[in-house]
Amino acid sequence: MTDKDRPAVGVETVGMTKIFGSLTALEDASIKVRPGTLHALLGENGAGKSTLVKCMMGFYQPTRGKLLVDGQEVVVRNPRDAMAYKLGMVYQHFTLVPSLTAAENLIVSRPDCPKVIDWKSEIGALEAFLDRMPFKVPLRTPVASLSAGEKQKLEILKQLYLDRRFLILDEPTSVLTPGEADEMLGLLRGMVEAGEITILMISHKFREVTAYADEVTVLRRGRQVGSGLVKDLTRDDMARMMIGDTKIRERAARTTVEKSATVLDLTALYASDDDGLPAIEAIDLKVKAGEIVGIAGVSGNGQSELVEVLSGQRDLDDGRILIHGHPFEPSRGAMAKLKVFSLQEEPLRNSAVPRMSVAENMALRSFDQPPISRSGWWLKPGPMKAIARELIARYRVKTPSPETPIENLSGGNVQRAVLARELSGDVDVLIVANPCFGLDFASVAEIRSQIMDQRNRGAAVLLVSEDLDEILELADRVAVMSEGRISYVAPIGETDRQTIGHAMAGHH
Ligand SMILES: Nc1ncnc2c1ncn2[C@@H]1O[C@H](COP(=O)(O)OP(=O)(O)OP(=O)(O)O)[C@@H](O)[C@H]1O
Repeated sequence: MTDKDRPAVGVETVGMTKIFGSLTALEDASIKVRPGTLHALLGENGAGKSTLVKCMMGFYQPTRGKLLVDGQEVVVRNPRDAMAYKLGMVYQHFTLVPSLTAAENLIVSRPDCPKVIDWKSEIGALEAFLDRMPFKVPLRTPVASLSAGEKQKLEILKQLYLDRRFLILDEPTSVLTPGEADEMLGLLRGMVEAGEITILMISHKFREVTAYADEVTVLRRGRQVGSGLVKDLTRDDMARMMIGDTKIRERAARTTVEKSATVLDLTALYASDDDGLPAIEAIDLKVKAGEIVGIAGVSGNGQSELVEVLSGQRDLDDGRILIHGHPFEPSRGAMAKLKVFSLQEEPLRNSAVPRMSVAENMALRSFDQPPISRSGWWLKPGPMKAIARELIARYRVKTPSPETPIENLSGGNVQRAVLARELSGDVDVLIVANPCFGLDFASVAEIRSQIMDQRNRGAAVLLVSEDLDEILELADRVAVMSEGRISYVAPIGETDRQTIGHAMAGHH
């Protein structure tokens, strides 16, 4: 095969710069992603990774700089232009239509999709296409019934079906189990080596970068601080490039908490999902003061519904929640009174008001209390901003100012801003779901330490996490959820990864 037969596309930026108002999100980035390579893009939260790839894809117009595709300078005004150059992007969130089957999703995604579809010939062509692909997904199943891993594969297949030959993957393994992640990256690596595609992968996982990427570019505060062959760099080299001289917080040690009382007591909880089907059934669980109970499980086994019930965002069909022995009906007032704090997944959607400022979002729990409230709902901007400034500094939230709309922050910084709000109070009960999703390694260390600090101070913590390592690091006890029920509970010292994995797969 000559290079001409290899359809992988190469992309280069020269002096790419993007300025938002007073903030330079990306400054003079010149990166070269050679055709037929897997290139990793590393950087702390807010370093400018999304800004760079959005400039490549035509979502943003760069303030300065050039884009070259296969060595030719091009102007990409919008994502449609990017597609014409065979550039495609797979996002962290799914973009598929849940009620359509995988086949229907693929066919309707085609820009030349006819108004009247000849399904028979289309499906035939699709099957022929899938035969050439390394991964398979069931074609006739509605996307809503596919697992997270299958959906992720389908997102990538969609790009390949649309003949994109330069794929940008934004943290492609964040919803996958370690086994699925290795399988997917291995298969993609095979296509890269065959010269069929080029991949630019945003990742926070050094292990994946070292195992699968050829080259790496590191951004810090909008600047390109290093590039090179992965084989010439150690993890420490990459970590140092990412964070410069920032100190990483030491892992918080678990202190022994004196024999303590039950704080959160759940008895026979039942709740339904959005379609009225049973989502959680007969959940019994107690969490003591100074204890972290980790809820492990494959996503979609009732964990999010449980968190919603405990945060007052989903009705309980039956059961009883007690806090310090008192019945608890989650509402704003009851949560404030009993010092219950919660952090849900996708904080921009579930725990923040996107168009409101960072300061207003940080005040959301306390806007009706002094010193922020004067009388009634009238907010005092002075104290609100002062509190926000303090939290921004303490939690290292990267934002141009407290007045910036929170939706303009990078994903990891939204997460930090909401965590700052929820962790800064006097906490008795803390309910957190996947708190480190999408965070860079320094922030992961920071957030985990803060959760451990709350436990050491005597909070009862319910930690829902799809990351088993997180549970093994933080939890005192683990409970596995499978099909809406708690199928297994054990003190962390009396169990292991395999046993928990077995229970997650429903074998208990
Ligand atoms: N539309 C926008 N308006 C104003 N500022 C923005 C906008 N988009 C991004 N920024 C700012 O640009 C900087 C870089 O953000 P970017 O999203 O590129 O970071 P990132 O490296 O992708 O981070 P993460 O790992 O958290 O996703 C951040 O300070 C962010 O607040």
